[in-house]
Amino acid sequence: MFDTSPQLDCAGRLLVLDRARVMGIVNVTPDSFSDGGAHDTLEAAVAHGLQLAGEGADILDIGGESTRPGAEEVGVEEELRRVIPVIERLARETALPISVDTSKPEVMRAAVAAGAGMINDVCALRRDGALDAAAELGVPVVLMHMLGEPGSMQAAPEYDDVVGEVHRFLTQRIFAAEMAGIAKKNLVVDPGFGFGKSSQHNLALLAQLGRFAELGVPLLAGLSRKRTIGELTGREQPRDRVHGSVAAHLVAVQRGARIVRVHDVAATVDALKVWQAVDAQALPRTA
Ligand SMILES: Nc1nc2ncc(COP(=O)(O)OP(=O)(O)O)nc2c(=O)[nH]1
Repeated sequence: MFDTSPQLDCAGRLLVLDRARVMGIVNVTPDSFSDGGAHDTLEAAVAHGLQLAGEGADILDIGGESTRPGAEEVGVEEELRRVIPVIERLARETALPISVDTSKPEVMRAAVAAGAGMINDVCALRRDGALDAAAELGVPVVLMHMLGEPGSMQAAPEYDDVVGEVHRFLTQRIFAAEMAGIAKKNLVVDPGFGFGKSSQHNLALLAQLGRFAELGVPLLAGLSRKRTIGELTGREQPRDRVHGSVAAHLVAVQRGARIVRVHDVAATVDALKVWQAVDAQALPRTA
């Protein structure tokens, strides 16, 4: 349990961070690395979102463009076509907060109008117009670190000090967001596992996740089914990386993450229930 309980007001739907929260992934894409094509129709995406809600997700993250290395770019109109109907339906059919996984300001605006209450931007509002859009929309924003662009980021990522460099980047993006008029209480940061990082870089970030607490905003971690998990476990297929992903997210929560972004909600919820039961025991009993 956490000593303070920051909460994110996602367009009236509160995400209370009194304990680690689970963000369920709904990729409405034909080419996402682990579930591409599985939920790329409106009905399939809505059904998947409802399933994740039933499994205990605290928030649903709707994405219309794969960010995997080498993924093809998706235009605004196509991304809108993919995600807006799904957001509208899920906003009606669940009481959960909904985030939109996009870097495009046009999609941010339309998604919030359709019922999304959070922006999850892997580009940390660096696209033209994104800072202003997020400031005007007034919903919480996830600022994630990415080295370069999806198309090139995994080529040969190099850092002198990956934790220090990611920390500096996120510090700069928090400053930029505040200068644009976004309240710090509406910001979440994310080191961007797999976005321009080798497995060694990812492991260093995970091991030193506690350093990001200095930024003074909640931390999100997203390692679900990613290549590093596959390399550590020998699991070639992303769908076979559930156990490794749960272990990685448990470590992330132990080291300060307050939101974990996952494909496998039920497994993660169960693991966090065990962690939280033990963590509750650790608090000094007040009289
Ligand atoms: N904040 C945040 N957002 C993210 N969005 C997409 C992916 C990539 O994973 P996935 O959505 O499973 O795959 P794809 O991008 O191929 O759809 N990872 C993150 C992440 O780590 N953090």
